[in-house]
Amino acid sequence: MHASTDWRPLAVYGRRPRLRSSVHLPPRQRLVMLPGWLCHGCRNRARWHHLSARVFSWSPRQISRWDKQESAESSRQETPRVLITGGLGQLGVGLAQLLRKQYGTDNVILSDIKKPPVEVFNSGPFVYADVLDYKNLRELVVNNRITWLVHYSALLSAVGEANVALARKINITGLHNVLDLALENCLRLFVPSTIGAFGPSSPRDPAPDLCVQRPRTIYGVSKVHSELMGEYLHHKYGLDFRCLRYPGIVSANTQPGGGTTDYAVQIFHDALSTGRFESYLRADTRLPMMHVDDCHRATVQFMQASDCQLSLRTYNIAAMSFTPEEVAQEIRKHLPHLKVTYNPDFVRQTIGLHNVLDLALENCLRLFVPSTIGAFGPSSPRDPAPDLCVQRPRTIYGVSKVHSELMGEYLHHKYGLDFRCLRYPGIVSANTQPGGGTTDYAVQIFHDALSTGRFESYLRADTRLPMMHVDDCHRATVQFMQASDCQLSLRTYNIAAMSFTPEEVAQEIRKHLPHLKVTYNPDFVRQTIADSWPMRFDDSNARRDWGWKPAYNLSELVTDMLRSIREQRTKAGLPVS
Ligand SMILES: NC(=O)C1=CN([C@@H]2O[C@H](COP(=O)(O)OP(=O)(O)OC[C@H]3O[C@@H](n4cnc5c(N)ncnc54)[C@H](O)[C@@H]3O)[C@@H](O)[C@H]2O)C=CC1
Ligand SMILES: CC(=O)[C@H](N)C(=O)O
Repeated sequence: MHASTDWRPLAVYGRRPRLRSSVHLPPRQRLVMLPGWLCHGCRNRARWHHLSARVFSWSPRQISRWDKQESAESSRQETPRVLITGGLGQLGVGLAQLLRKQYGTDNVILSDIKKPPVEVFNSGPFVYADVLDYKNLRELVVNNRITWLVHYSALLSAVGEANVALARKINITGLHNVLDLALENCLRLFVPSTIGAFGPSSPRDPAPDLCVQRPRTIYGVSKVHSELMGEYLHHKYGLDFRCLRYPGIVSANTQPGGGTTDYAVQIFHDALSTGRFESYLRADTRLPMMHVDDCHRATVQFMQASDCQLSLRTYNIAAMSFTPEEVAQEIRKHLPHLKVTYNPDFVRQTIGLHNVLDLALENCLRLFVPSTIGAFGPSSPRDPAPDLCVQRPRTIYGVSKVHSELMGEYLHHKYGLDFRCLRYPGIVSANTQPGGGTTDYAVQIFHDALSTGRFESYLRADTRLPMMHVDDCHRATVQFMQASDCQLSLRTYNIAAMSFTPEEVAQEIRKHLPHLKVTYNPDFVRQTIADSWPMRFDDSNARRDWGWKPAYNLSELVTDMLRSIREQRTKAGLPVS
């Protein structure tokens, strides 16, 4: 983790935690905390944005947020008012305790859809809140003047695999609700992510903050979506989104909620009750783990950090990594008679491993979903962008396309869905008008060159982007759909043909129309998007696997575009420059 919040785990595998309870932070951390909450200077950029009431539904009710009055008011407010969703699971109650010790019992509200145990009910405010009920959530936030939202509700990995439809609802629809709420009400929003947000193509030892993330569980797919949506809304609207990727959490006081790492809690209970434990993971399955106190401490410390301390919005946090056999050995130092047997459960054992490739493919619908160069972002390699790399796009278009890729691949691996996806470059076509994208200039320039002889580019002269003739795009799609399953080593491929800048395409057009005049008047939004996209695609996998090869290069594309548009104009009786 390259966190600048100075995170250090206290509980280390094989050693006793130095602090049993992490409630009392060292003085230096307490000092960091207060300015963190007060530091609104870093959020100034957000004042420029006008946010809709329901961002994802684009409600017509436009409200201006992050205005001066709101900012000034929140900066006077020293004590956060916290709402925790899904608070009755393994983690919520302990986090509430820690926050209540720091900010006062009444300032931390636990919520869930379950009935709270009596001791939880008596220990501080508890309310019913279903994250699928947006109106009720909004009422809670407004009526209680909430300023921090900790979004814990989720179906965990093993339970999610057993009920994919419900996991999609709770983990994705529920997330969209809290994102909307956080935007509307200028909340600091914490959404935990997980080691489950990585997949078999991610580096495993260690997994860095930024890398390929193609998880193979609905839980992981929904968590990558949370990371990307939160980061997107942070960059676009200044949402104060914070996310930590938790390892498996080990706690004595609360039961885990159906995850893959739950064995690391159960083993202690079984060791002390029966002296026997049957592990559903293999003896050598090494996973990152953390003591629950460290998890709470990290969360609070991260929530208290000031904006300017954060170089990322999603951080890994780590403490230790162990296997079932290693933790059993450690327990045997105290309980020498512990007997452990191994009976790996296919679902839990395959999560994060390659074995799902062995699943039989069913012969259902062959589904094609195009993706785009927009599925990459500023942290992706740009020249060239490979098929598998970091993908943290800065547009909702890109975030939704990454989500399509991940959902399709997940359903392919889980149920054998014949999902196929190509990442198209900017498509250049003479016959149809583009629909409002960032690469549209590369079509418009031909129309303007032949009508007025002048073109004003909304991208800088040197903005290099991958592009393709529409015929190549159609041919690639058909060829890919016809490829047999055994030709495909991936389900999502880049396809490339050429890469050019506005100036280069203008030069090529001038070989036919020497008087073309091009001016450059970069549009901030589209230029920023283009600058975050790859300059070139690496499509070597598509070429190797199913024989992809483009027919058009830049000079052939220009010749064909000018010929087609000239013909169209002549047919329509329009002048040709
Ligand atoms: N416990 C762990 O090892 C790890 C947990 N996390 C994340 O931390 C968060 C909290 O984890 P846990 O407490 O372990 O989860 P848990 O599964 O124990 O608790 C989740 C809670 O969400 C509630 N819930 C379910 N549907 C709901 C709905 N429609 N509305 C409101 N609440 C609903 C459940 O009643 C449950 O109390 C989750 O987002 C999880 O993904 C991440 C990594 C590790
Ligand atoms: C690591 C997690 O996110 C959770 N404990 C699970 O195993 O699903």
